[in-house]
Amino acid sequence: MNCQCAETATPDLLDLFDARQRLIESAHPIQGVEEVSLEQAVGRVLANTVSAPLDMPGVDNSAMDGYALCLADYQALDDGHGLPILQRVPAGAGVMPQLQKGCSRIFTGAPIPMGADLVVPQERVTIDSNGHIHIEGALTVGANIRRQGEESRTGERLLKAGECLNAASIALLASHGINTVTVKRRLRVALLSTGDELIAPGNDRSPGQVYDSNRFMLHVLLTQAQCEVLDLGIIADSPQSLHHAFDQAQANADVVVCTGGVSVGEEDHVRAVLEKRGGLHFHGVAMKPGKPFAFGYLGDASCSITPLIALPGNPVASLVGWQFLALAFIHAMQGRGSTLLQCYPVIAGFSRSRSRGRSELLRVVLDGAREHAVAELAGGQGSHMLSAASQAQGYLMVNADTDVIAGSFYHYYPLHQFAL
Ligand SMILES: Nc1nc2c(c(=O)[nH]1)N[C@H]1C(S)=C(S)[C@@H](COP(=O)(O)OP(=O)(O)OC[C@H]3O[C@@H](n4cnc5c(N)ncnc54)[C@H](O)[C@@H]3O)O[C@H]1N2
Ligand code: MOO
Repeated sequence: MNCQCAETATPDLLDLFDARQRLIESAHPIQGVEEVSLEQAVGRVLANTVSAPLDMPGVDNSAMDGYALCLADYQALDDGHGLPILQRVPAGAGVMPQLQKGCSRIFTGAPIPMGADLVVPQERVTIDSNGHIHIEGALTVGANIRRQGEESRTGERLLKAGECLNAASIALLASHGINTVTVKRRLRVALLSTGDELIAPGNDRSPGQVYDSNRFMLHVLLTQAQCEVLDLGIIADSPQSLHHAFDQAQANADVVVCTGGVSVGEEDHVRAVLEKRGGLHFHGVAMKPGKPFAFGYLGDASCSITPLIALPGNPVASLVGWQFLALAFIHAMQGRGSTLLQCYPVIAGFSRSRSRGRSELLRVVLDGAREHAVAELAGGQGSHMLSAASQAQGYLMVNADTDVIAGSFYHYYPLHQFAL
């Protein structure tokens, strides 16, 4: 099920799916490509369509360990007589000569000898004292033969430009003898946290200070998304510090991702600096958590711009903003084809009162032991509470101004889709 709709009730906030669509439509896919070995290709985006250089399978071959024979030869035997075993064909053998009133001992993957039109698995065969085979059960022409080209013919499309390579698609390329592939170059993303209260983990903390968790989280998420991360560290809550960081980001990165300082307080400078150095596409999305999400650009729109995604400071708001919004933009920049979110209905195992004006993304775990999967809260739902996020298997989306009623169905978004 693909879910691309949500009802919202706060007019000054953008609907989550509209925001997502605007991000995707604003992205200019990068042009650069590079050749990588298959070992390095996982998660990378295919730059060109790949056509099959070979038929697959390359020859008719056996799907079973057993005996290859011609049905007519077997049917022509007198009662009580078996077929002699004339050949032995292991996988990797060349195509064997014509069978003449006999059968071949054959193994899975081995080429079918000329004249044979079926393979019978060895479990259905007995061998008499003359070394002849006798078969139990009915026989059908073509049984247990994998035909040349039945999966794909030479020249057919194997993989489309824009596909993200996974283990199976890499194996598919390898199965055709291909060992390198042309992929989009990695996006360079400048990453920064803002906030005077932030300190790096590993240091002693004074009262009121907060360890910078978001930058670690986003570093992981960007790396998972195959981006090259330019980590600009913790930036103080001042326009000057932000200007300096954005200078570096503009000079060295394709995209900027920052976290914190994007809400409405006078210590929140990201939006003002962004508007001064470039422009704002939108600020504020009707989602909980993640409301103060902002999207804009640094630079002059008439020449070269660097897109900027400003995620909220609250850690779970930052995570959700990345997964539902920022990642779609990064994928579009990488030239990835598919952008639909996957969800399916599950039953809520709990009740909860409505969130005003914003769709809520509750961090849940699924209890799959019952007949229908039931979602339970993974823990506290505050946007500062990473514990539940760390245990969650997915999000239950609850439309704005809608109570959660135990036993009713809601859209469930599995988390694994955000790591693909
Ligand atoms: N008057 C209003 N106040 C707030 C609103 C609002 O609409 N009106 N929105 C609230 C919502 S919703 C969110 S979400 C937060 C987001 O605010 P900012 O993006 O400006 O984030 P900060 O104020 O810098 O920090 C918020 C919170 O998160 C902690 N934080 C920040 N960065 C990090 C980090 N890198 N690692 C860990 N924790 C971080 C920070 O210490 C604060 O506790 O605004 C609400 N306020
Ligand atoms: O969106 Mo905020 O993320 O609700 O705390």
